[in-house]
Amino acid sequence: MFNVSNIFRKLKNILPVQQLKMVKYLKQDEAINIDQELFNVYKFSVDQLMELAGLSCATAIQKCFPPKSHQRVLVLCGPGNNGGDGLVCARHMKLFGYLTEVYYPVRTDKILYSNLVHQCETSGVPVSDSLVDNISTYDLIVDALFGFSFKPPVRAKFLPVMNALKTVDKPICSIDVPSGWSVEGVPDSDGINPELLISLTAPKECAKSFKGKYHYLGGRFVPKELEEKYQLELPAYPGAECCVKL
Ligand SMILES: NC(=O)C1=CN([C@@H]2O[C@H](COP(=O)(O)OP(=O)(O)OC[C@H]3O[C@@H](n4cnc5c(N)ncnc54)[C@H](O)[C@@H]3O)[C@@H](O)[C@H]2O)[C@@H](O)CC1
Ligand SMILES: [K+]
Repeated sequence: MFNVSNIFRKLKNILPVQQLKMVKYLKQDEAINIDQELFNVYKFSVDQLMELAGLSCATAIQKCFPPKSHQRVLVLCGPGNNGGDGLVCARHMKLFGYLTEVYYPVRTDKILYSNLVHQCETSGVPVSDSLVDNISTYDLIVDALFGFSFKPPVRAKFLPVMNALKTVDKPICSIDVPSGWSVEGVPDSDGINPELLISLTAPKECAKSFKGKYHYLGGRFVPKELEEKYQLELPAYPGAECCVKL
């Protein structure tokens, strides 16, 4: 019987995997279910996955926008785990040599988050709940506002930063989902336009509309059994790399 997955599996045996980038794009509920399985079935902790996700984002950014002297980076962190990835990414970017600052306007009481903020601040990454400068004064913006749990429209609290993102003339690197885009479907015509998108675990459906220069996959923590259950068809990560260009 005609079955795309079977054909793909057979081709994988003939061609180098790098030539077959037919990765699956996830709907919102699939992304949420995979997330839950990683925690409940595979017993990963949020801290573990967030550290790997944030490191893979910092690594992809380093590949696309290598640090230059005095290069200022602003990491915009939202209220959920996408924002947590941003806090981790900011700390690794500082270690990679960027002058990194964090905007984190809505904080949670969870110890995981207060530790991530503490780690940033004690690593020389200032964390502020207000926008200290016009975001155009930074050289690079990392968008970690909303990920796969975002439900449009954007709430009032985040409208000023979203409007600033829409008009900024510096490159935007979006973590997992370009913030403000619906996770499934086509983005609004006035949505943000990141130059780099780092999809985590697997790209979400909205990534089909991504027109920026670089699309990377990060979050190299998916067990083979889980990959096969959801037919993710992930590309091979080269060697020990934590991200791969799509
Ligand atoms: N298994 C995975 O796939 C992993 C996912 N991680 C990250 O976790 C993210 C998902 O995290 P969460 O489920 O916490 O959700 P998000 O971080 O996507 O967003 C949820 C937060 O945004 C708020 N929010 C939702 N819609 C809003 C709107 N319209 N206006 C304003 N605020 C809104 C919610 O109240 C909630 O506080 C992923 O996108 C990814 O970045 C990683 O941390 C680790 C592993
Ligand atoms: K984002």
